[in-house]
Amino acid sequence: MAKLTGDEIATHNSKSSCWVIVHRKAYDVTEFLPEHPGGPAIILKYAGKDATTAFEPIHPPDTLDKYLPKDKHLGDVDMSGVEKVEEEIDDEERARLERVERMPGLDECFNLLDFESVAKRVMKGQAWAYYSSAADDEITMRENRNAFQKIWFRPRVLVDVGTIDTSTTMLGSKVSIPFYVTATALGKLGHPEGEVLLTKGAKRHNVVQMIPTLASCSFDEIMDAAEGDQVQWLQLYVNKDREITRKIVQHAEKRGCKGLFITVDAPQLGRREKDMRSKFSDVGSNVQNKGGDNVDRSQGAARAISSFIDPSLSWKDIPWFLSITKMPIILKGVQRVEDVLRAIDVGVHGVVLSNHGGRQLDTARSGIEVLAEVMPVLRAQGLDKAIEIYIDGGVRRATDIIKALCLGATGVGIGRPFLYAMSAYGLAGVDRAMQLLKDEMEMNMRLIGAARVEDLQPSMVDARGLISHGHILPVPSDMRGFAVYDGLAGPMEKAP
Ligand SMILES: Cc1cc2c(cc1C)[n+](S(=O)(=O)[O-])c1c(=O)[nH]c(=O)nc-1n2C[C@H](O)[C@H](O)[C@H](O)COP(=O)(O)O
Repeated sequence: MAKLTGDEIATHNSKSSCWVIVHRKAYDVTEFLPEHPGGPAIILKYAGKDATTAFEPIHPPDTLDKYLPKDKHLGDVDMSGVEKVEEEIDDEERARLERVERMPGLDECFNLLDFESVAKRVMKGQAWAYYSSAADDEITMRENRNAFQKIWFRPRVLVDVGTIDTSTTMLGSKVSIPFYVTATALGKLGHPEGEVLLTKGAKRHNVVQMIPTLASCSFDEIMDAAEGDQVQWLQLYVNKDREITRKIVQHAEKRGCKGLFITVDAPQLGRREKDMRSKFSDVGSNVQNKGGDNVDRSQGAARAISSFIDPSLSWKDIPWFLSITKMPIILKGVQRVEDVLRAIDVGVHGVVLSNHGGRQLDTARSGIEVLAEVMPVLRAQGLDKAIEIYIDGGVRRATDIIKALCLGATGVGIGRPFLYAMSAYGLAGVDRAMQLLKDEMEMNMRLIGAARVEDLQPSMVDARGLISHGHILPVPSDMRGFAVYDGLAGPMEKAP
């Protein structure tokens, strides 16, 4: 079959007939326009042209194979006469690299928060907004950090800590340190290579990577980037179409995933206003305009790209999941002891005590606080070894990891810091971030008087502050509420 020419494709450049090129093949997306989660305008911007560089940061490569009917796949394109639109995205990437040049060198980063500070200055606005944002007034995101500072150590002395072993076992896999890279969506927003950089960093440090459903890279790309017996888990948003979910789960098991983490705290994605604001000011994305299509855009793009998630998911579905896979099943986003007990009853293998990094229900409690509630109840019922308990949210120091393990967690998930390290310095950033945590872990275990992970005990921490200090919060200075309630305030100037 003769290849299509650029001139032929260029004539299909409107709502009534819209062809685009992706990876040197042409596609008729005319009928798909009103269904596109990001709105029709972003596609129409590339109607009749090569959309590859705009397509790649947001979509796994197999998206068109999965979601566009085969008769809309028009075949190969002779790229010689095709209009190039690459510069625009490249300009953005070039601008990011120029900003990185002006930042301190990687060896100036001494802790995970340093990466956040650099990332904020180098990432494009839409990426920073998506990664850094949390729900509503972002109180829970701040509490995730504050909570660790309410827990104090009770170190042991005169313990032989000549050799420190930070290794442990998670879901039957031996890992070098009790943290994993948790699932965070849209990795290519921060760095053009996306989640495969996290895969490579995790390999270097024998750390587990949890692969997100909403990754920019395809699932197979991320699995292919793993080496040897590298351990990866799958994070799952359950689709309203259970057949799609079954295929995803069984494919992941066949590819060698060692755990299925079902996200249970996001029947709908939260309202992240920084993301909403930046996402919709973006040139060409008309998601806020009422362009006659049918996807709910009033709550921002994060929610729009996740319209497939099934809000009716409930405890009665768990037996089905246990029947379709042999992978250990963990519920990610559990937030009270009653649900941990129920998880044990239904036969899952673990829970992640998590509030989704504060991105879901604002003023939900931190994972570490819920852990302090859960473990004494499980111990009292002889259930503290019945399942594996993880936490995530606000982990930025090895002392946070140690506090969680002292209270009874098997391990912790870390999200934003590795996104920021990747977005600022690529694979080298991820590598350094993990090494810094490992160094901190070794030192702090030595100082608390624990040579191995199993030596970490509840008696080594005083967690009463989690209860006695409650949720008193320093009111953040950037809270817009100040001006709104102050009758004397002048008209609200436009947000910067
Ligand atoms: C920062 C971030 C977190 C996301 C995340 C995307 C970003 C940018 N996304 S989201 O778009 O839908 O919200 C996911 C996701 O795909 N699936 C999920 O289970 N958790 C998601 N999470 C939550 C994540 O797995 C951890 O619970 C959270 O990041 C832990 O908090 P820290 O970032 O403070 O470590």
